[in-house]
Amino acid sequence: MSIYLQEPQRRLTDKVGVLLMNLGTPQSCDTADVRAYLKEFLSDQRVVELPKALWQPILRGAILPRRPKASAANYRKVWTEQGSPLAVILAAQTQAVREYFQHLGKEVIVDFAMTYGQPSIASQIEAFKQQGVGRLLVLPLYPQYSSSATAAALDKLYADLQNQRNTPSLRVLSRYGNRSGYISAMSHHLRTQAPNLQHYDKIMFSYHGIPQLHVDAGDPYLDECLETSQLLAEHVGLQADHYITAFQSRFGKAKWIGPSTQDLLQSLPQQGVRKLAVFCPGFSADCLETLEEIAISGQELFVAAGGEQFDYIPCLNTEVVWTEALCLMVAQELSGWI
Ligand SMILES: C=CC1=C(C)c2cc3[nH]c(cc4nc(cc5[nH]c(cc1n2)c(C)c5CCC(=O)O)C(CCC(=O)O)=C4C)c(C)c3C=C
Ligand SMILES: [Fe+2]
Ligand SMILES: [Fe+2]
Repeated sequence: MSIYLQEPQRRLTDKVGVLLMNLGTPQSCDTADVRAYLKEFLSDQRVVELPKALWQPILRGAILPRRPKASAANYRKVWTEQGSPLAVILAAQTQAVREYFQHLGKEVIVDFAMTYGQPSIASQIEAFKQQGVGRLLVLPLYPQYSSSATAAALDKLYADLQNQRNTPSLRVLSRYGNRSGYISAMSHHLRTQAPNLQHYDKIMFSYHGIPQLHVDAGDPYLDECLETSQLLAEHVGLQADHYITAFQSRFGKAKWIGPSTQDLLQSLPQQGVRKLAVFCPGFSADCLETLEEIAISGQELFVAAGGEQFDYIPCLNTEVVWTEALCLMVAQELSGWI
């Protein structure tokens, strides 16, 4: 019997694999599937940093009986015929990178995985190994590094490899929020989506929030978000008082980093901000958090508070400026391998 996973004897070659990753999403917008997803996601100590003995009774007793129903109703508002936006967009981004290497005539195997749910990292690593991939580049598609999203994805990867006897060479890109290709792609996208940014009273850059405790314990996420905002603002010619960085999706009772997107959407109209554009530079793909929380509920909050014009600018998704920048970034990370 082996301590490590039993596997056939396989030769891993110089063949290169690229694994794009994102958070994961429910299998369907039925409450039971949303519950299974939330249970896996919220049980990860990278996400909720509490001792299991303290957190599991709260999760099982207070959160899982109620939140899945409400979340499922929100998912239904954004679900597409092909499935959850996050999964559909990640699959399309993967296809764009695949085609780029095909056109270059390079043999690079490109696929995607989710930290939570399907397709799992473990199943994709196994698929790469079956094809003889001995050199693997992994990119969690979070522009800014955080323990709760980036390290959570990498934990899953490392845990899977720790279980194996025959492991590929590994490269990881753990952040790209200040790379010029990413900033230029966003800037081009903003100019196309909102040609006259000066028309708005403010431009809001809204990022997913995290607990303040994470930052106090050394998480670089907040700084990296502020840097992305500053670089993007400079690139599109926004003055410091014309844009605002905010943090959304607050969860639970602990203090989260701010200012809070939801609070601002309710207070800005009273401060004379009637025309607002919102963009989310921390999300590589539109998902529940952008399509429902910002574009639908966020707009409702802003208008109810007296706002007149609310323009949600979609994420980069499969915009050619972004997929090209992504391909170049991947190619750069594969330097010496291809
Ligand atoms: C419990 C605390 C949470 C932390 C910390 C957190 C960090 C974090 N999340 C993302 C990206 C995404 N989160 C998404 C959904 C989502 N996030 C939380 C909670 C925390 N996230 C919950 C409970 C949910 C589920 C939806 C809900 O019930 O409200 C998503 C969207 C998934 C989808 O299916 O569309 C993304 C993407 C980052 C980048 C991050 C840390 C920086
Ligand atoms: Fe989240
Ligand atoms: Fe949310």
